[in-house]
Amino acid sequence: MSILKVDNITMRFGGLVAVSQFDMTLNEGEIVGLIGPNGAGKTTAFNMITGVYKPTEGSVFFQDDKSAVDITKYRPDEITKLGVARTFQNIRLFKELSVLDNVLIANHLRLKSDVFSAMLTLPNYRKEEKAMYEKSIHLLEEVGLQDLMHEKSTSLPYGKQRRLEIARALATNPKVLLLDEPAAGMNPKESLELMDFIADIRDRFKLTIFMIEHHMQVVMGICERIFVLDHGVTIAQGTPSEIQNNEKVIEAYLGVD
Ligand SMILES: Nc1ncnc2c1ncn2[C@@H]1O[C@H](COP(=O)(O)OP(=O)(O)OP(=O)(O)O)[C@@H](O)[C@H]1O
Repeated sequence: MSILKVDNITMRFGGLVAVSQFDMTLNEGEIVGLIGPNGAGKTTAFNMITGVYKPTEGSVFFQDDKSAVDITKYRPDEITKLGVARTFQNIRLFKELSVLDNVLIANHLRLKSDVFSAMLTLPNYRKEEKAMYEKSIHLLEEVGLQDLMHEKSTSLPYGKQRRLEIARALATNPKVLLLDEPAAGMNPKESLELMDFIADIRDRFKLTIFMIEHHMQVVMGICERIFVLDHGVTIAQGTPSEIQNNEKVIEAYLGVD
């Protein structure tokens, strides 16, 4: 069953067409990759799906439990609440906060109590806070960061900061997780560990994953389908082996280096 439908979205910045008629359906449980040279429009596509940019044309639909919801005009926080979470190309952690506090903050998005209950620390709020605290610790256990929960987030090695960023996205209970270059800046060993980690959380959290990645070993090793953008245009889509053997892709991307 499809969970996210991207219907011919286009993004223009003045005269520049950053993404042209990007069309894609994500099926539940898939890991799908988005690749392409620098400036191809990958992050812009993510930004349109997550509400950071409103597409100039086209629509995005999220399949809720009951029906397809048109999220094209939703705000980023509304889209996250519905079940689409993301990470960013440059790690965006709260640098001064501990590992645990970084996850706790993300959890707040899910709190049902309002600001007044929080200020007055009413029983319901306290109950939710406690549940949130326990859930955050559980999440850190799930991603193998429990021993580091009281460390400052930026004191973690790079690979673990990425993991924390993903844990933070998981705290919002997503159904779809968008990862923007999760292997960026990682050494080969960290990249391989990341691949196993992503496949593992997909299974354990029943996620559908859409990821931008330049690291070919990661993309080809983990994605079931891949889309290739070049100058905003989808020049290919298919399985990893189809993409690796596609002449347009080789010319536009894999051949360049
Ligand atoms: N807010 C903006 N205003 C104007 N132009 C933009 C804006 N955001 C992106 N662009 C342009 O749109 C094009 C696509 O950029 P985008 O960041 O989506 O590419 P990308 O494939 O993610 O690149 P990279 O791999 O380098 O991250 C680029 O030419 C970029 O300069």
